Amino acid sequence: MASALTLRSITKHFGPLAAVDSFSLEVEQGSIFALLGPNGAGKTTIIRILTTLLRPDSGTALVGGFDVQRQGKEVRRLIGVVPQDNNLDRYLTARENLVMQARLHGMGAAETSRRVDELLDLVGLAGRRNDFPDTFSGGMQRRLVVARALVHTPRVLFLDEPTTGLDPQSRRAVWEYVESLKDSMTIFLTTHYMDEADALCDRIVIMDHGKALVDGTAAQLKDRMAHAHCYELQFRANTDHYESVLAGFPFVRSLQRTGDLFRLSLAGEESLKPLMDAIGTEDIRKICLREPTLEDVFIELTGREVRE
Ligand SMILES: Nc1ncnc2c1ncn2[C@@H]1O[C@H](COP(=O)(O)OP(=O)(O)OP(=O)(O)O)[C@@H](O)[C@H]1O
Repeated sequence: MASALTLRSITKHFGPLAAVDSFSLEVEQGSIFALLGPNGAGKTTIIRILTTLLRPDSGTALVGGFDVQRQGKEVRRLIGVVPQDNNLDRYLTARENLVMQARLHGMGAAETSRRVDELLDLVGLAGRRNDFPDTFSGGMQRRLVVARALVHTPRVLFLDEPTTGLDPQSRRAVWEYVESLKDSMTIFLTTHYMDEADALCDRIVIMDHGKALVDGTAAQLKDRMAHAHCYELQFRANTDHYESVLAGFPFVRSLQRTGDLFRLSLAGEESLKPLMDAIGTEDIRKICLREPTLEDVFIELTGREVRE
């Protein structure tokens, strides 16, 4: 299948820092692709290069076959961008925000009117069309930004952390909407939510320090961890004490704590006995094996939690 996006050996420095370091990628048309990585990995820099906001130092980037450096105008016609921040015009109503975007893309009055009303309906904001964005919840503002990115019917949609800061219900609404777009366009997203990438994406690349570390479907990435020994562990008491004990073991490869529940992976099966010997059984409420998650893959590869 044809590529919607191509990056060939893209490098971008900020001073001595290589934010993107000889990065190559092909994204197929009509797929949902996720770029994951810890803070500062280089994800936004790649989006800014692909959306013609930033010139790379070297390498080639193509969108729909057009070169982002030499054919910026053609590229901008093909893309819709949902940036990290809700950069809506607060002095324009919801509808006017979309109409403004249509004008910028040179759409005629009749087409604009039809498309804008259709989109407001689709993102569930038709009833609020004449209200100002400042009166909207975070989720509603986000949906309006997504609608604005779609006004000119782009072929590639860039979503930079589309659901950060949203409550679970609004996140679901954005997911459903993104999924419904899948057949008509290519979607390129960055996210800090592993469940989001797992649920939505056909393909995932995890990057750090400007380089790709791994590339595949969610299932393929999780298969990499098939050898890993992942456990859930919960204590009845002294949880803080056990956290420092667990963190001190060289064979505990990753450790995450949510409330009083720990998720950890061990270097091997043989590590379980010394672990149990050291922590005893007195305070243990539960210990069980669990399936590896994308989060485990992420921590294994980057050595870091998704948000630090
Ligand atoms: N305009 C800039 N000037 C200097 N350094 C920059 C600039 N933009 C990005 N950087 C640096 O480049 C690196 C990559 O930044 P980038 O924003 O691409 O990371 P990211 O993966 O999108 O992170 P996050 O998840 O926090 O958004 C970081 O170290 C960042 O501080």
